[in-house]
Amino acid sequence: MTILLGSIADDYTGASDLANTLTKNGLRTIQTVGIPDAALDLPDVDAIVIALKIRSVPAASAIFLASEAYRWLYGLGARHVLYKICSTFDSTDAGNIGPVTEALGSMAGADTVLVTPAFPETGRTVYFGNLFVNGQPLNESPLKDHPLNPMHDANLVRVLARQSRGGVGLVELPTVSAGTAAVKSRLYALRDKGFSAAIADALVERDLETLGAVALQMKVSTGASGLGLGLARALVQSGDVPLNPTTAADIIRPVGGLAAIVVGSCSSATLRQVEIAEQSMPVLRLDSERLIGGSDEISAAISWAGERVAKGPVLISASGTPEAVAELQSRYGRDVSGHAIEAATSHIAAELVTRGVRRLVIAGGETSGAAVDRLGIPAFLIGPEIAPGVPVLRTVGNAQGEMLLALKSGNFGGENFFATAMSMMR
Ligand SMILES: Nc1ncnc2c1ncn2[C@@H]1O[C@H](COP(=O)(O)OP(=O)(O)OP(=O)(O)O)[C@@H](O)[C@H]1O
Ligand SMILES: O=C(O)[C@@H](O)C(=O)CO
Repeated sequence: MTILLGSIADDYTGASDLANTLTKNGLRTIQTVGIPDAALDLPDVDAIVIALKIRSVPAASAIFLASEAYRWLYGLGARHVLYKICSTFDSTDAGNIGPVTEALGSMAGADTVLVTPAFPETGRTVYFGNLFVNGQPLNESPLKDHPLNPMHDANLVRVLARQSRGGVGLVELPTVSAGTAAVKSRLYALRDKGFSAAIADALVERDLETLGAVALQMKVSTGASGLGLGLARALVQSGDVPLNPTTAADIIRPVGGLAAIVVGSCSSATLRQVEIAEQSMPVLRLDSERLIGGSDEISAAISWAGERVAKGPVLISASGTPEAVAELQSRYGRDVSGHAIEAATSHIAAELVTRGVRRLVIAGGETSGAAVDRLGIPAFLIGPEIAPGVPVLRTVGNAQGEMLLALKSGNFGGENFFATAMSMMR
């Protein structure tokens, strides 16, 4: 198999977000969980998005796993590799966006790597290097309270510089608006100064088309789905992409079975979606302290679901308000509480599947990564979009037989997301 575009996504919801954007923009795309086993039968595709769980791991592990994925994609002939990061630049001063970008840049022999998390469709814009989330500066948005990567600085040139060895430059909006030649000469000027990366501004899709066209002439780039859109459109424009015969309807053929939703995201969007779901389905709010304390809360959740799930979808949520999360973390530490809750939610998801759930929505990137790993799903085909950035996924090659999943990024989806998802997954 030869592919046109490869991507390494730093979490699983982000991978399905990007795979959705590439599919919508004309590329036949598959999402794999890690580098797939040679025995896995993959369909012919234009793009492969490798989902990794490297957003919140030590930088050295992130570099190692991303480098392996890069080599594999390069071996398949990928013309370009996009390192997919979060549109809200989720990371800490220890990484991992800077270290992985620099590692991939040097493996590819790239000059200055173009970096932009802009994704206007979901309200993420970058102006003079500052990231706005639905019009609010990043550090004033709900991301300031993220349980794992609280974001306290909207200036991405500064944020990325704190994570990088080389200098970080800026390709500001007037240069992007001036077109591809202007962006290229700015990048060459930054390269001559020895900068390893440059944050690029983008407010609208036209800006991302310009950035995508420039990125495609280079070996690697770093960005969110917006840059994916630009790369996909540039590839389609190049005339090298064959027509896509698969329809979204093929991918959401009903699978039957029972349906459930497991929530570990604590974002303000998800908290509201859980509240609204209470009007249309049974909702269980887990006690996070008891989840960390032992397995009783898990067993209780499984029997609660067992009594209800035959009648319709059920929702089980671990998430808490920013105050409750801060309180729990002050007692157990950020990583210990996060990992213990991910282990619990993935255990619950796996038990539900053992009991016949075949349609599963998971909310939260780390939460999704833990659950998909536990279920042993090797790959996904990409179906229609439930909300911007969240497609219906059909599993490929998993032991439980075909399932439909949706992996919802914490901040994505409207208030009615969970009921809408269930209505599309039959
Ligand atoms: N009540 C809680 N208290 C503390 N931590 C929690 C609680 N509930 C969930 N968590 C943890 O918060 C983290 C949420 O991260 P996750 O990536 O799943 O969601 P998200 O960041 O909103 O989603 P995304 O990465 O897709 O934007 C997980 O580690 C989860 O285990
Ligand atoms: O880019 C985004 O915001 C999402 O795809 C994501 O990565 C959330 O985890």
